Amino acid sequence: MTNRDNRIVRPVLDRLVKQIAELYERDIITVLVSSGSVIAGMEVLGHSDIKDKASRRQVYSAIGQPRMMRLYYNIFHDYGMKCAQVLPTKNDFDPGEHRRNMQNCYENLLSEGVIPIANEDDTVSLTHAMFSDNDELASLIAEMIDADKLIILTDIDGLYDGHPDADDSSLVEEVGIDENVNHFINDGHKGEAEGRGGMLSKLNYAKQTAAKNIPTIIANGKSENTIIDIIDGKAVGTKVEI
Ligand SMILES: Nc1ncnc2c1ncn2[C@@H]1O[C@H](COP(=O)(O)OP(=O)(O)O)[C@@H](O)[C@H]1O
Ligand SMILES: N[C@@H](CCC(=O)OP(=O)(O)O)C(=O)O
Repeated sequence: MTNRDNRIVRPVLDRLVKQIAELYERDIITVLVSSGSVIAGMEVLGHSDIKDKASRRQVYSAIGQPRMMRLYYNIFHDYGMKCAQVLPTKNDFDPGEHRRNMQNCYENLLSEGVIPIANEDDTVSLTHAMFSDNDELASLIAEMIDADKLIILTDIDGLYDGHPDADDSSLVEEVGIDENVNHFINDGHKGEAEGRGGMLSKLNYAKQTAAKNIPTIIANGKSENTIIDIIDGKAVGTKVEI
């Protein structure tokens, strides 16, 4: 949802919500895990003189998160739908009260037909409370709510069996959780956005989630109809399976 110039690409959000709305009509309810707060904050504040990277991230995300939610609120509203914000830190997933509260909140939002939108609580999660990235957050949520499927969207069609730009590399349609294909990935060659994750992280969390019996797919969030195509059983992206 962000481009090479670190800007939020609104048509990507539009397409995402359009598909979530279509699924809702089919009685399939989605939990969305969305990054974007840091970049949305950068767009507003521009350059910051704060030297410390973590402090800068806190400030950008504090500014950008409500902006992301305003965008989502408006787009969901256009489809006659309601969305909500859940901002956890990694500690909230430890067994205990916070986890139970969060689980309860998800159940109640879903039973009300409201689409939860999660992002890391970047303003408070520094060091140990930080997720390695939003792929880890999505994996933890999928497990906590016992999701039927996890779709990890990125800026490429899925995992390639070599450098994505090389003529002789092609899309891997299926990967088993015990298959070691890490050597396919060249994370020095990061995607377009400023994200923390990368393909290796997506693959690792996809495997962890699939190991818990939640079918997981890595696919291109920039294509027109990716989510619907996956739900319709079309061969899209890289399926990670037990
Ligand atoms: N073997 C590979 N297959 C697919 N993508 C790869 C591979 N090796 C490196 N990549 C890079 O990973 C990027 C996807 O991860 P990225 O978008 O950076 O993650 P995040 O959204 O977590 O920041 C792709 O754009 C691609 O450049
Ligand atoms: N929570 C941060 C992004 C965190 C992150 O790691 O994002 P990603 O690389 O997309 O998994 C934000 O909203 O800007």
